[in-house]
Amino acid sequence: MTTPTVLVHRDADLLAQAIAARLVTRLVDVQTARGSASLVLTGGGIGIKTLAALAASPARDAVDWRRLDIWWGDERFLPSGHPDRNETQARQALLDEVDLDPARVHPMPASDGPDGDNPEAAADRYAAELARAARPEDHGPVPAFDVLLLGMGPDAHVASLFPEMPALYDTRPVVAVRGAPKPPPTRISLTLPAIQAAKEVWLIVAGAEKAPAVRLALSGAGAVQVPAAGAVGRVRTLWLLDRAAAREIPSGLTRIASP
Ligand SMILES: O=C1O[C@H](COP(=O)(O)O)[C@@H](O)[C@H](O)[C@H]1O
Repeated sequence: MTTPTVLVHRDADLLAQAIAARLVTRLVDVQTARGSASLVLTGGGIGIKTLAALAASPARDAVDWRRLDIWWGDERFLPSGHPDRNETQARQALLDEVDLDPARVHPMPASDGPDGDNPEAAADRYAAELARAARPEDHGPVPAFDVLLLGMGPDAHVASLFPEMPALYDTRPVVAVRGAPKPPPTRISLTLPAIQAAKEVWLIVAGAEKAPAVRLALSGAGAVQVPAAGAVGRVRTLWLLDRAAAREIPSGLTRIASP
């Protein structure tokens, strides 16, 4: 388990730009060292804002997009192209703008996909895709993702892991979630063990309504009550916050990156 590092930027716009810059640097470093890199995307407000900031950044061309594997941490189980799908939003914000290798883009299945309206089968299908991509050195059923991005809801949910729900006890890498408190009710999500396989987990959070959940997650709460508390990377766990989201955490824990 890695100890989280907390960095605070002035507001959501600056936060998104700072995360985009950090992503460029990290992905270029990994590609230089190893040839290719992997990135797990999140949905949600700051997640999509970050992708838009990356699309608008002149530095984005430093990344070799064709040597990047793109995965998702969760998906709203809706038909392909639905505007509420995290995939649709990510494509509009960034993915349609850069020269990706389509074989390296791994969206979670849609409700009109090969398994039809069966989220359990769709989750199993995604788990199988992850297992095929895992290398022996990953020591598990999912790749050791280089960077895994996670937004967080005001209830401290990450991906589609909502407090007290059965998915939090599941040891499979991918699960179907039914009855989510945030619409749509049916979703697919990586579980905590899959998230914890990532080398770096970056929690990206903006907005005052999330401040209490940020405080709880950084105060030793349990992952069943506060799922974000269980989101830790193997090598690094970064909390990247705007000032509003950071306002309830003890000052000794944070570093002010942009005052
Ligand atoms: O529904 C979801 O919500 C969370 C958080 O979203 P936000 O808009 O409150 O930032 C997001 O991380 C997740 O991917 C998404 O499916």
